[in-house]
Amino acid sequence: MSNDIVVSMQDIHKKFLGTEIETHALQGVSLNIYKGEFVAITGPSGCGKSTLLTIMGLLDSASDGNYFISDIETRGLNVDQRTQVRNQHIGYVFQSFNLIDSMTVFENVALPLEHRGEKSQAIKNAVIDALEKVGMQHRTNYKPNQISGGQQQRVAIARALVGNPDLILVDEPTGNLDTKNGDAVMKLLMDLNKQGSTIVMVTHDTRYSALADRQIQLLDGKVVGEKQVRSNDEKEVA
Ligand SMILES: Nc1ncnc2c1ncn2[C@@H]1O[C@H](COP(=O)(O)OP(=O)(O)OP(=O)(O)O)[C@@H](O)[C@H]1O
Repeated sequence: MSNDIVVSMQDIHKKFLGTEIETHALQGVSLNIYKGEFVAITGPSGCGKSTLLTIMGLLDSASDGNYFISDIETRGLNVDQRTQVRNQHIGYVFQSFNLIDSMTVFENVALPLEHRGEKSQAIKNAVIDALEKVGMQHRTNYKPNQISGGQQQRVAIARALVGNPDLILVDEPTGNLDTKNGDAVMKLLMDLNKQGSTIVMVTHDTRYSALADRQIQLLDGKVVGEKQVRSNDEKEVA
């Protein structure tokens, strides 16, 4: 597989089994995400966007199909192995921030590196660096409930990028923010992408999906279209 491919999915299916009905949420999704891309997953409510992102993020597994991240075959991995691959290769940003209230900003951002068992000085340097990238270095000792929603999302983004992951997944990052803070978070994601981060984002907001390099359109669990706005080469020139 090419070194430039971060995500490769072939014929991914996901079925949810309820007590009475089965939902076929993903019905044969195949796609590649390339290093350095900013991709938006779009489509109407219920089309499978979040399901696709959770499978990409190894928070859930597909019912069928093949998924490689950074050349690692994820089919057949158990929960612990999936967690390990996620921790090494993926950063995840949630709509509701998902910060731990009892921990400081610093401790929240340090978590992925603590899980990797890195040394404390290396953790400190990486956390400060990540907080500087998102403009939150002046709030290291605050708790999440002492900072605004927009600031919490910045801290969540710092936590996602602190381990220098191959892929950052972002699920409705502006959904709980007002326009001003939403725009600022979007600008931050675009800056991080310009510095090299590969980002896949789910959003309802067409103003934000229009800013991605490529849009992948889902409908009823299938990819029904793609819109390429710019290539990586064009971005390097820009
Ligand atoms: N845990 C689950 N159990 C059962 N059905 C589920 C589960 N998660 C999602 N679904 C179903 O799978 C389909 C796709 O849902 P998904 O949340 O991925 O859509 P979405 O495009 O992200 O929607 P939205 O834009 O409203 O967030 C829907 O029909 C949903 O009801």
